[in-house]
Amino acid sequence: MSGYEGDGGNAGSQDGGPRDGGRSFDDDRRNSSGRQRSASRSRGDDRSRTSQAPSERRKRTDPARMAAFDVLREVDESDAYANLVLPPLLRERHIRGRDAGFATELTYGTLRLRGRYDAILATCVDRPLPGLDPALLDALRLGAHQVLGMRVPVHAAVSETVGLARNRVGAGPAQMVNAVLRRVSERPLDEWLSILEKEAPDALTGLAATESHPLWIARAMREALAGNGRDADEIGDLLAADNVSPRVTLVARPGLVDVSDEAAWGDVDLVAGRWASTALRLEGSDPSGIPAVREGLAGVQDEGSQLVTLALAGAPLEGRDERWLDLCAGPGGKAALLAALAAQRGATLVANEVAPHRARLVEKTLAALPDGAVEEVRTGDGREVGADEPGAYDRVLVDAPCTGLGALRRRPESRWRRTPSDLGALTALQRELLASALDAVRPGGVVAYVTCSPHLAETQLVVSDVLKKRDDVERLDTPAAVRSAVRAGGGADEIPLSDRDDVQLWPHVHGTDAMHLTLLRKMDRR
Ligand SMILES: C[S@@+](CC[C@H](N)C(=O)[O-])C[C@H]1O[C@@H](n2cnc3c(N)ncnc32)[C@H](O)[C@@H]1O
Repeated sequence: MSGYEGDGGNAGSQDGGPRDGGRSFDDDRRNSSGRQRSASRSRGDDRSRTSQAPSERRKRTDPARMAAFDVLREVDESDAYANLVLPPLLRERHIRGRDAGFATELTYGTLRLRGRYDAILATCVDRPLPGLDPALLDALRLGAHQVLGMRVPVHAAVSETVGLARNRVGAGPAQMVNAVLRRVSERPLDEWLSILEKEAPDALTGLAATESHPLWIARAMREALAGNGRDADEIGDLLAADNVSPRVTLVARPGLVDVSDEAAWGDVDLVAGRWASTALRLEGSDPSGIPAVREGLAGVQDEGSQLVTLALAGAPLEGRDERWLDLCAGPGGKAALLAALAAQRGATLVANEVAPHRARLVEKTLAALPDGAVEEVRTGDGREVGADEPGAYDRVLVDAPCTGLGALRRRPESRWRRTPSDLGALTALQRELLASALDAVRPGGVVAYVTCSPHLAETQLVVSDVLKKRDDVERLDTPAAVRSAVRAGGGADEIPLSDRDDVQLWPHVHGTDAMHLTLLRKMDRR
C-alpha cells in the first residue's frame, strides 16, 4: 500500500537533502559538534556532571542519537514506519527544538541513504555487511550519515556513535564502529561517490548505489521515464529528487476555507502552490497548529494528488453529474477534495474503502464537509461495486493501492521494503478495481485511474490490459484536463506534459509525487 499524505505521513519533517551535505546543527543547545548540551550545562551549571564518576559519564549518550538509533531498530525489527514511530518517541523523551530536528534528520537521512552508506561501508568492513549484527550495522549507518551527510565534525560523530554502540550494542562492536567510521571519514562524500560510480559494473548500478535506491527500482524508474516520452537520462535527477524531503503542501478545500482568510491560517507563512489552485506551500514544517488544518477545512496533501483530483472533477461531462464515487478512499485526502468540489456543484460523494480502520480515517477526514456533500462512507471491496451498482455513478476515482514508488521521498524506509514480487498481486488488484469502476460509471461518465507510482506495470499496462477486454471505453485527453486544472496565472501551457493521452507527474520535473492519471469515458451508445 502506498504512502499517503494525511496518513500520518512524514510531511511534517524536513530532513535536508543528501548531496548538499545537509545542515550543520550548531546552536546554543546543540553545539558545533552536533552534541546536545545538557540543560544544566547550558545554564553554566556543571555540578551534575562533576558529581558523577567518570565511568558513569562515559555511559551517557546523546538522547537525539539514541532516539534515531531506537527508531532504526524498530523499523528493522517490527517493520515500523519511521514517520509514525519517531514523533511520539521524541515527545515521550522530551526531545524538542533543534534536538528534535537533529534526531529527525539523522533518522530519515540514514534510512533514505542507507543504500549509499552500505555501499561505502562495504569497502570499509572486512566481511559482508549482511553478516553483521543488524544493530551494529544501524550504528555504522548512523555514524556514516553524520560524517558524510550532516557536517557533524568527525571527532564528534565518531565518539558519539562509538558511545551509542557501546551503550546499545556492546563494547566489542563499539571498537569496530570506531575503526570503521575512521575509515569512512578518510574521504569526503564526493570522493566516495566517485569511487562507487567507478567500481560499479554499469552506470545504472552506480547511480542506484550513489543515489541510494535498490537497482530494480532504479531500472523501473528509468523504464517509466522512457515509457512516458521523457529522456531516460533524467534518471539521476529523479533518484536524487527522491532523496529530498518534500516541502509541506496544504490543500485549501474549496468552499470550506478561503486562501485569503487570515484567521483560518494563523501565524504561518504560506505561498501559493505551483500548479493547483487549491495548493499552498508551508514555509516551515509543522502544520498541526494551523486552525484550518485542525478543523479539517484544509489538510496536508501533495500538489500532484490535488491536481489529479481537480482534473477528474473538471473533466468534461455531458448530462447528469450528481453522484461521484471514490472507490479506494482511505485515508480520505482525495475524497475530501472531491467532496468539497462536488458540494459546490450540488453533487454528492460515496467514499468506499476496504479496510475498516482506514474507512474510519475517511470519516474523520470528511467530518468538516457540509451536510449533503457526502452520501456515505462505506467499508467494502471496491471490486464488487461495479457488479452491485452498475452505471450508478457519474464520476469515479480509482486511486489504486500501489507500490508507492512515486512517493519514496515521503517514506524514507519504503524503498528497502518493496520488492518486485509485490507487483504481481498489486497489478491484478488494480485491474480488477479499474474494471469495477468502469462498470460502476454510467454511459458517458468519467473514470480516473490514479496511482502514486510511475511503474509501467501499474500504470500504462493496467489500463491497456483492462481496455483490451472492453469495447465500451474511450481514452480522454488527460493532459488537457490537467492543464484546465492548473490555477489561473499558474501557466497552464507551461506545465510540462508528454505527448500522450495520459499524464505522469514527476518529483524532479513538477515538484510533486510521481502521480499517474488516466482519464477514461464509458461510451454512451444510446
Ligand atoms: C492509494 S490508497 C488511497 C488513498 C486515498 N485516495 C487518499 O487520497 O487518501 C489505496 C487505498 O485502497 C484501499 N484498498 C485496497 N484494496 C481495496 C479494495 N479491494 N477495495 C477498496 N479499497 C481497497 C487501501 O486500503 C488504501 O486505503
